[in-house]
Amino acid sequence: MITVSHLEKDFKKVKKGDGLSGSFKALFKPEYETFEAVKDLSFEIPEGEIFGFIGANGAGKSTTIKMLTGILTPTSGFIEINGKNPQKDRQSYVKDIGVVFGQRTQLWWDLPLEDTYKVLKEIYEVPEEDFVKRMNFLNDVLDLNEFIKDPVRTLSLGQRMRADIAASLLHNPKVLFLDEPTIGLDVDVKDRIRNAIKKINQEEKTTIILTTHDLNDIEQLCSRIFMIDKGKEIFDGSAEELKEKFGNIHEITFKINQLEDLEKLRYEEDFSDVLLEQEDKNIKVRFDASKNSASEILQYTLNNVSVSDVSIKEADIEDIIRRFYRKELKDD
Ligand SMILES: Nc1ncnc2c1ncn2[C@@H]1O[C@H](COP(=O)(O)OP(=O)(O)OP(=O)(O)O)[C@@H](O)[C@H]1O
Repeated sequence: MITVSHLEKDFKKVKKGDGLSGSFKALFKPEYETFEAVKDLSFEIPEGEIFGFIGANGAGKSTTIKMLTGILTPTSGFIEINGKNPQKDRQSYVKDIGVVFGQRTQLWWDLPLEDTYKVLKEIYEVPEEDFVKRMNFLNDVLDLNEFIKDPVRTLSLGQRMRADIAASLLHNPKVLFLDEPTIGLDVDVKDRIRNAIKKINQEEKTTIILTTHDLNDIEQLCSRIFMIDKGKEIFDGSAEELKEKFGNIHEITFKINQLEDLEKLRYEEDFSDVLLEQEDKNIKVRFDASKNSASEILQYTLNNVSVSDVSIKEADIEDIIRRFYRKELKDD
């Protein structure tokens, strides 16, 4: 069980002055201001949950994760993970958690992968018998045998991610922090990693805190989504609830015959909350179906322009978050 209560992190930042003289002043006689990166975050994560921790760039995700993993000390607030405090109980706490940062590796570049695991076994003091059992399980879930004898530097990005996840789980931690586990991978490889994450969560009841910008990760993996913006909670619930709260976004794509017709489409005059995107002759119309009727939008478009093709799609979380990231939705 993870309990976070009124967590805050302030950073001191150098105040930037205007123009060149301001920059010089900031360089030689800096004045500081306080920047609140994380503001009053509270949540509880029960054992075995896959907790999707999401937000736009700069929202405060990494800062929060760094506090939860014990790397950063909070300015104020309370964190308890399985009865331990990440900062005060640091030495014993690291044995309870596994951490994977998608962009960095904890593996030794020049060593064959299996040697890295042997080194980690010693670091985490995993008994031989447990190590053998664990490697069998991880091999099974992540198919490590394909490349376990190869030096890490020769692994593909997807293989390296599987290898990194295995490394973080070698000591059988109760909690796994996964930061962008599918970033930069092909669709097939992403699916493979997602299936492995699901299996680890189901078979071992490992609690997983997942940060991702990948909306398929969110939809396929997370039983709960916690979304922050500017350091503050803006949503806590399921993917379905997120859709409910932030609108039922639909999308209709029209292929128009003549580009000049575009100016005849003035959705804002008859409808509310309609967004138009144009790429050549393809016009994408996104709207909140709770405020507008799809058939009326369709009718309006067909009445005004000549169309050669139409496709209708119910929007997914991607559209919702995209809208949110563009600040088109307001927190209520
Ligand atoms: N050491 C630091 N000193 C000053 N400001 C910082 C520091 N670390 C982070 N920040 C600021 O705190 C805010 C939150 O940053 P953070 O890295 O937590 O965001 P994030 O949600 O993880 O973003 P991303 O998705 O881009 O990784 C940003 O405005 C960042 O500039």
